[in-house]
Amino acid sequence: MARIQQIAGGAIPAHLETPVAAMCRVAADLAARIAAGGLEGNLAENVGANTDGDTQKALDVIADEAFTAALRGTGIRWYASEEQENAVEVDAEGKLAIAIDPLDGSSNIDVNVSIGTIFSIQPAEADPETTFLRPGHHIEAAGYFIYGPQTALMVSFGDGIRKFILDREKNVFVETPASGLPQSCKVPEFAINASNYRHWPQPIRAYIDDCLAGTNGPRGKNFNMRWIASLVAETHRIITRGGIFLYPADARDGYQSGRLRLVYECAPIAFLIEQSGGKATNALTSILDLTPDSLHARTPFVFGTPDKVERVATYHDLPEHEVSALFGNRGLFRA
Ligand SMILES: O=P(O)(O)OC[C@H]1O[C@](O)(COP(=O)(O)O)[C@@H](O)[C@@H]1O
Ligand SMILES: [Mg+2]
Ligand SMILES: [Mg+2]
Repeated sequence: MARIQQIAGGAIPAHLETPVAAMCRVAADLAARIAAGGLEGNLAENVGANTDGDTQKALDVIADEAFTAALRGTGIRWYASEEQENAVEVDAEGKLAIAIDPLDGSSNIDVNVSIGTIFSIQPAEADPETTFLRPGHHIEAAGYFIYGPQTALMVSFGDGIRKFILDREKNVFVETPASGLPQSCKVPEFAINASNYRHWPQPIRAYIDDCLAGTNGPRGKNFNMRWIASLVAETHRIITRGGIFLYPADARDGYQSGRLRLVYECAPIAFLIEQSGGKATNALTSILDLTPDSLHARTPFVFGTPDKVERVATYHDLPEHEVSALFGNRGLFRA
C-alpha cells in the first residue's frame, strides 16, 4: 500500500491526512496500471458517455470507482466527480467534500502521454449545492497527481505548494522541495489549442497574433508554443518553468464558456497556481471568485505567470479598432 513520506518539518493538516493518503494509494495503483499499458486490457476503450455527453474511456470509469471506494470512511461526505451527474454522499458523518476529475487528459491514454487526476477538498455543508456551488475561497487543499514518466503529487494546503514523487519500488510518495512558478523565462511559452483560432473572440486572437509575431511584433520577443491536451501536464510544465495556458470561450456549439469545468478542473488548478505564485482567471476575473451555477459548469480558463495573465485581460479593454488591427498597428502594446 502506498505511503507518504514528508520532508522533516512539513505537515499535512491532520484532518486532511487520511483522505490524502487514500488518494495516494489509488494514484499509485492507477500509475501501475497505466504503466502496464494495454497489457491488462484496453484502458482507452470507449465504454459510454458521462451525463454531459463526453465519451468515457475505461480508465475514466476505473479511476472514478477507485477514488469513490477509497474515500469511504476517510472523513469525506460529498464526492463530486466529472464522471457522475450528481455529487455522491460517501459518508454521512464526513466533514469534508471533494471535487475530482478522476482522469484528466483522457484523449492521451492510448498514446502514452502524461495524464492525471485533479482534486480539491473543502468543508462539507448540509447539501452538495451549498458545498460546491460557491466561489473557490473555501478550498482547503487542491492539487493533482500526474501519471507520466514520473508519477508525482503536486498539492497545496493553503501555504505554498508541496511536491511528492512516487518511488515505485518502495511504493512511497516521497516529498521533495517544490519551488514556485518562475516569474520570467528566456523564451516564454504559451499553450493553446490553435486549431480553434477562427472560433476565438477577437481579444484572444490579438493576444496570440502578437505572440506569433515575435520580434517583428509589439512584444518584441519570440515565443514558443506547446499543447499537450492534458491540463495536468500543461500545469506541471507551467509550474516548473513558467508560461501561460489559455482555453478561451469560443464560437463552436457548446464552447460558449470554453471547455474546462469550473468545480473540479479550473478551481483546483487555480488554487494551486495561486499558491505557487501564479495567477488564474477566466480572462478577466479570478477563477476563485467565480460562483458555479451547476456542478459541471464550464469556464474560459487562463493561468500562468501573473504578468502574462494580466496582459490577456488588457486586450479585452482595447477599443475594437485596436484589437482587430494588425499587430503592427496595436500601438498601445509597443514594447
Ligand atoms: O482536445 P482539446 O479541445 O484540445 O482539449 C484538451 C483539454 O481537454 C481535457 O482533456 C479535458 O479533460 P478530460 O480528459 O478530463 O475530459 C484537458 O485535460 C485538456 O486541457
Ligand atoms: Mg479534465
Ligand atoms: Mg476527466
